[in-house]
Amino acid sequence: MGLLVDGVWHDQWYDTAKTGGRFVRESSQFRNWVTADGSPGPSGAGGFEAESGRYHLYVSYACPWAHRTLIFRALKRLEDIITVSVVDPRMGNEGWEFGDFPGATTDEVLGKSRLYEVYLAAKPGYTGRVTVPVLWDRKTKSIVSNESSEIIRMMNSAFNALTPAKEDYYPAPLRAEIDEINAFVYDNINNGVYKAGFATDQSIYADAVRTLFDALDQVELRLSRHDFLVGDDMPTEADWRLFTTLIRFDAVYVGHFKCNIRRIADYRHLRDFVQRLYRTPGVAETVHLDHIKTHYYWSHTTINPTRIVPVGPVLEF
Ligand SMILES: N[C@@H](CCC(=O)N[C@@H](CS)C(=O)NCC(=O)O)C(=O)O
Repeated sequence: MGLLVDGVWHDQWYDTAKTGGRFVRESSQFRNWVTADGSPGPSGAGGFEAESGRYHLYVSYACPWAHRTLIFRALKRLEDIITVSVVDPRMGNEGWEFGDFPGATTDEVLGKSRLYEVYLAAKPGYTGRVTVPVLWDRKTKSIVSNESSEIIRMMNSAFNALTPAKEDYYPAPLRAEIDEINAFVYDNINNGVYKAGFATDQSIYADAVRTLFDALDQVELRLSRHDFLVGDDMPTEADWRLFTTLIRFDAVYVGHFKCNIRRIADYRHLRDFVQRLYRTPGVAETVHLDHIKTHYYWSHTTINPTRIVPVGPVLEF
């Protein structure tokens, strides 16, 4: 784990000392948008027109943020339109690398061996964290975006002329409600597990876990009345954003991040919700528990210095 400073790699764990033991997530820096006609999106520059074979996703199967983009690629049937490289789940001194873990791939686009070299290919003096997902543009040889919440919005609508899957996971009439629940789920659940797991102070950890489980209780109540977070007909973006954290929860967050007040399996409605989404065509193939468990338990040596990856738990989705 580390980061780039003025284009030079530094091997360094998250510095929670400067924030009193608290984990604070950095903002993503590449914020352009692919659009149907190449016009600029809500941020960044224009020129990124939706085209088949032009864009490439760099992901880790372990990462909940990257997982969102893989799910949208499957739901929107973009498998033949956007290509993918998968990093090795074992993140060592040089950050994400391409390696030989089963299911990982090489970098078929640039032939790099480390993800930070992809960032440097886009911006030689880059300073910041080197995160997945990354949406790469073959034409301009640059990074369009490294912000998953925006990449899934592009996938939802920009490629509609090229794909048979026209479903809209961010429909205009539901946007305000989706945005509201996204903010709650992001702060308390998606990022909430990291706030608990990466805390280096007992009371900050304990507060983070209580906040996380309060939020899970609230979502459980909501799902006791409705099949999905927003509306009843079909999942929206909000559901998929919650799903990628819940599917990892019992396998890694309960043990490794000490989010152990309850398991998702103990919540009747959250458990059924995960199962419902997991069984959506194309989604199970995006879930790789071997990458998920290996990544967290092997890579975070400040939390698990032996790098032993647990054998269980037995999970049923
Ligand atoms: N805001 C980013 C966050 C992505 C992120 O934090 N990814 C993690 C993996 S789960 C990562 O690559 N971390 C590497 C690091 O922080 O050095 C997004 O949602 O796209």
